[in-house]
Amino acid sequence: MGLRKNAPSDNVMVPATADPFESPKWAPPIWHMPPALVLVVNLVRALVRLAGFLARHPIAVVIVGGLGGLTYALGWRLVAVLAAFAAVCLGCWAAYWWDSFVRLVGYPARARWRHLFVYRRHWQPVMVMSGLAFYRNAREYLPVIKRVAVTATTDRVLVKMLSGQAPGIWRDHAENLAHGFGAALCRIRTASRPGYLWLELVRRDALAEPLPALPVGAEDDHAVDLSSLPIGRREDGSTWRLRLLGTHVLIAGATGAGKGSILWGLVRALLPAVRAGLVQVWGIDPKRMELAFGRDVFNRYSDDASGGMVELLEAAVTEMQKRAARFGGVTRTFIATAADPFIVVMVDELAFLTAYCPERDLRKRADAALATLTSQGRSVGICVVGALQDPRKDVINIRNLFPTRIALRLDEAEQVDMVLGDGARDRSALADQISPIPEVGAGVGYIRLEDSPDPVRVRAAFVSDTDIAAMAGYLAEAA
Ligand SMILES: Nc1ncnc2c1ncn2[C@@H]1O[C@H](COP(=O)(O)OP(=O)(O)OP(=O)(O)O)[C@@H](O)[C@H]1O
Repeated sequence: MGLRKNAPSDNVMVPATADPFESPKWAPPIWHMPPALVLVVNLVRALVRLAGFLARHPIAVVIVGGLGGLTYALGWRLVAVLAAFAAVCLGCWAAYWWDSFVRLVGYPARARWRHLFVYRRHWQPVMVMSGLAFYRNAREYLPVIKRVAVTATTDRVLVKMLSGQAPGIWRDHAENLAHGFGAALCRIRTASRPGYLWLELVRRDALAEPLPALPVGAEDDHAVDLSSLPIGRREDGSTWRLRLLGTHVLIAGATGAGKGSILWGLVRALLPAVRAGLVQVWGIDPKRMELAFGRDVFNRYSDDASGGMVELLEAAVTEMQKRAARFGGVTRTFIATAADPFIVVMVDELAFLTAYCPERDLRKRADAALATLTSQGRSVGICVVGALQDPRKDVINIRNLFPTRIALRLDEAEQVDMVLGDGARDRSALADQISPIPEVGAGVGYIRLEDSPDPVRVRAAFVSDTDIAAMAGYLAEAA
């Protein structure tokens, strides 16, 4: 067939089968190109691709070009000496400033490597098999990898979705993506720009091993920062810090989930300030098991079910009202002093006071005191930290008065959203799937940070009985 025999839109009949009853098939005409023209077109294409590649990788081009130019100008021996010198410099950097070396050289190099040899290499088949690619008119449309960043345990891949896609459809295929890219887990995180998302691919669980208790006062004795108390580790390897100033904390977890390690972790982080008289910790332990062991650490303590615990809560309310009367109209920002220390009211099992306590009158008083403290205590330096086994509404109805909530291992999937807020479980807060084996799952949980709707996985450091005894000794030294 000649080159101009058909117009591009013309279809020609294709004799497909020998069946005389089958309807004729129509297909575009086949154009036979002169081989020279095919060669020229392919050559131009290759040159355009090469120019694009060079423009996209300026650093590699400068390094390879520079080395080539130097070898040509100075001879290979001198260039080998220069390369060896550069290698020694990098070695010294790694030996003396390992953290900055890893951050500035190790992670970027690893990110580049994984971008090329894991994500770009497997991208097309994984997208197609997980149903995230799109076909139209025999053309394949794929989402685009924009950036890859790595940490010690996690890869983050910034993706430009296909037009019209939303993160929800990616969440439905998160398991396919994890298997496709050889990760233990894949989470979908929202990006700051519409049309983009982050894939968070966890290669290795940074929280698989229990963490020993953090050292007391490691961060300068006199500078306990009440808005950032170190109590464990986040999944990305950074320190998990919890704010107490200006908030109240609810810790929900089934029995044996490790609520105690968060309560004691907070006391431990506060210890230097307690010793300096700037913070007081009041303990309430209805079960007489958790806080009772280290009762000497608390400035005030009660486990008296016949009214003592409620009286302690009411004492906190009275203190709160006195402070409100003094501070009102004078200051809006609380600063802890020896005269007005920051008070942390720690309750091991909130539901005992609000639901399980057999005496109705005590239950009502406890409910009222907790509601008053959680709704008005923040601005006058009173903070309630409460642990809870069962977060259902009928057990505790003041859940929403706790701005900071932590979900440790929970019994049922529905409880996750009750603790962390609507949609948390859909955003990968799988607190109901945390292992009940203490070495693997105790102290592991999910939190929501102030700056992101996506829950973060964390593990509290384990404060052992010996650590608690040492904490009591630390305070006794000062007395
Ligand atoms: N952060 C942790 N890391 C490792 N193991 C832990 C951690 N916290 C607790 N454990 C282990 O898990 C066990 C149960 O912990 P803990 O008693 O604190 O749970 P809990 O949530 O307070 O349970 P309960 O509601 O029954 O009092 C502990 O005996 C300890 O061995």
